[in-house]
Amino acid sequence: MLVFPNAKINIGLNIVEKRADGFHNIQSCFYPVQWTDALEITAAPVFSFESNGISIPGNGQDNLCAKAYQLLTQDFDLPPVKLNLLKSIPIGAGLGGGSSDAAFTLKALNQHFGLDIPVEKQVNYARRLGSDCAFFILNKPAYCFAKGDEFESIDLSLAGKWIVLANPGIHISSAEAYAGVQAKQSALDLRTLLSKPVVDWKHHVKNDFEATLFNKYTLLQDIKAELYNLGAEYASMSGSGSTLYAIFDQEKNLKTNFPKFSVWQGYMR
Ligand SMILES: C[C@](O)(CO)[C@H](O)COP(=O)(O)OP(=O)(O)OC[C@H]1O[C@@H](n2ccc(N)nc2=O)[C@H](O)[C@@H]1O
Ligand SMILES: Nc1ncnc2c1ncn2[C@@H]1O[C@H](COP(=O)(O)OP(=O)(O)OP(=O)(O)O)[C@@H](O)[C@H]1O
Repeated sequence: MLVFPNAKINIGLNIVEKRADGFHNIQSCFYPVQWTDALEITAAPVFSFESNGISIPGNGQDNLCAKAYQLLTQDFDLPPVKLNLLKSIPIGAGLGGGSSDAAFTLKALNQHFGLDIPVEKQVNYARRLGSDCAFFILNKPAYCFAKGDEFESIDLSLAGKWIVLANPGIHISSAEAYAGVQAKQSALDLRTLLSKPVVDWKHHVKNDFEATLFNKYTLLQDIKAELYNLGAEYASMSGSGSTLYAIFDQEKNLKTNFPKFSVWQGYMR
């Protein structure tokens, strides 16, 4: 079985409260984008995990795909499989690539072995693998809250808009990013702000990580300014960075504008 775990962007991200468990309560809109990895699952005599493409820090056993398989073996008598991941979503990039790999592994194993795990239970397994993982089970635009692992549907479609994602290769882990922020309640409701036209988002739809991370990595601020110079309707950092994205009302090829970065561009769905 071959699946294509996709990235997400965060449209708006409020870090509203530090929790007793050390995590943060957030409010954000998660939106799928079609920058994808590829994951192949095949029957094998013993379990193995292999990855190609972008090199992933840590060993194979620590990989979120392997962890997703191991998690299901606690409750199901799963035959061994070979997981073969082709990694192309940048890592430590605010795009949730590792989380998506984990969620797609759960979904693919469920389907491949006919486990019939109800969606809500799949979401619960995903939550145990990481805060961002739960979203990728349904993989539809959602307003996310709590640790980013609770969600409700949102009436937002960017279908037909053009999006450009620019990653400058700075690896920022979620832990590093959260360590630098001071949580605060937000005055405005993100769902209300996102009900307005995209061109109106610029002044109100904010990512709370930007202030500290733009200070620490000034290049990120420069990329955002450049995306607006190039005509973006809205530009922002995604999640904990370091990817910046820009939404345009029509196709715009920016690959040559950022020759040293990893760039993905395409129509939104
Ligand atoms: C920045 C976002 O990508 C926005 O979508 C996510 O909140 C990050 O989610 P993630 O990478 O899946 O995070 P996890 O793997 O669950 O946690 C990694 C670390 O990030 C911090 N963390 C994560 C999520 C959250 N709501 N509060 C946190 O403080 C914690 O220090 C945690 O130890
Ligand atoms: N399949 C995977 N893909 C990427 N990273 C993985 C994977 N499995 C485990 N990891 C570990 O997770 C770390 C990256 O997690 P991190 O949450 O910082 O980034 P991310 O998954 O790219 O997305 P985001 O920055 O949005 O959280 C890597 O350094 C690696 O050690």
